[in-house]
Amino acid sequence: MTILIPQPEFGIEVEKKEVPNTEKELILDGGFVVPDANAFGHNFRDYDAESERQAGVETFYKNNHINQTYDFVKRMREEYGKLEKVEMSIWECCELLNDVIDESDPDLDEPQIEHLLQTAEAIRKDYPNEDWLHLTALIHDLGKVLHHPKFGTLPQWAVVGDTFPVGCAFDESIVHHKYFKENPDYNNPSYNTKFGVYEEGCGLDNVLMSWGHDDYMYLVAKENKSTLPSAGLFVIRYHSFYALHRAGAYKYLMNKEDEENMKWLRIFNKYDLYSKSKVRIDVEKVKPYYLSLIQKYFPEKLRW
Ligand SMILES: O[C@H]1[C@H](O)[C@@H](O)[C@H](O)[C@@H](O)[C@H]1O
Ligand SMILES: [Fe+2]
Ligand SMILES: [Fe+2]
Repeated sequence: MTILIPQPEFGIEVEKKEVPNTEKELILDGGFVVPDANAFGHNFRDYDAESERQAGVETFYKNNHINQTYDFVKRMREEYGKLEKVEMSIWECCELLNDVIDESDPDLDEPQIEHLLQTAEAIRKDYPNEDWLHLTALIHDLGKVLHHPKFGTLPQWAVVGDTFPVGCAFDESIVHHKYFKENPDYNNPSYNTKFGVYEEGCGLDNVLMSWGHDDYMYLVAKENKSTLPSAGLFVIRYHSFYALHRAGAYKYLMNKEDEENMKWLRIFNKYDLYSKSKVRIDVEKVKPYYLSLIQKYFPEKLRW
């Protein structure tokens, strides 16, 4: 059963619009008003703006781009795909994330649980009937637990930040692209052409993405038999793939199903990015609602 509770106000202005129905819900603007600056007074995702976070974020991407190779990703997927590190519920994982601050993010320096709830609550206001999307928002970044000591404290460059395909050329639109020059795959002729090891239209499911919280959380959800719809799993898996959903790079790797799912990813992404703020959510107030969704789409305990 889904429990409905009133939503607290939390600072995001919402114009009064009709509840989206099946046709209208794919309209990108569900009523959410995009703020014109982030919490530090800069544009969102401005990786060059002089800010207290700039240098740290750039160092992060340097490490990320040098180390994310095809072989590295394969090894990590195999190792972490076994899901034998921890057993816990979705909510327990949300709480673990309280300790994690994301070094790759120029727009946020709050604990992750704030970001999860800010995203989910913002999307719930505009898409009240898509409960699967509320839950998708709540869990989309849970894979960041890979950075927690319980998971061996994987370095941030192997956990957070934008993702991109490995096994083919790194697109210029990827943030701080210049650091790929030091990645061994950059000069490997098997991996540095437009298609690399892939074929046109092969579908993203057949593409190896740089290793991090997205693909990991997708594996956790899938292997634990979540009943989230395929669009929800897609959003989780590719939400950091900005080169694709922002810049339109790598489109030629997509198939029909990917294109369908992309519509939801574009909607989701706006809330993921622009709900980041200093306004806190009252966790205890919204917890019963999210617990009821977790119960609907996930088993009690999951293997991680
Ligand atoms: O810095 C952020 C952060 O790590 C997010 O979780 C990720 O989804 C974004 O792609 C990235 O830019
Ligand atoms: Fe993320
Ligand atoms: Fe996020």
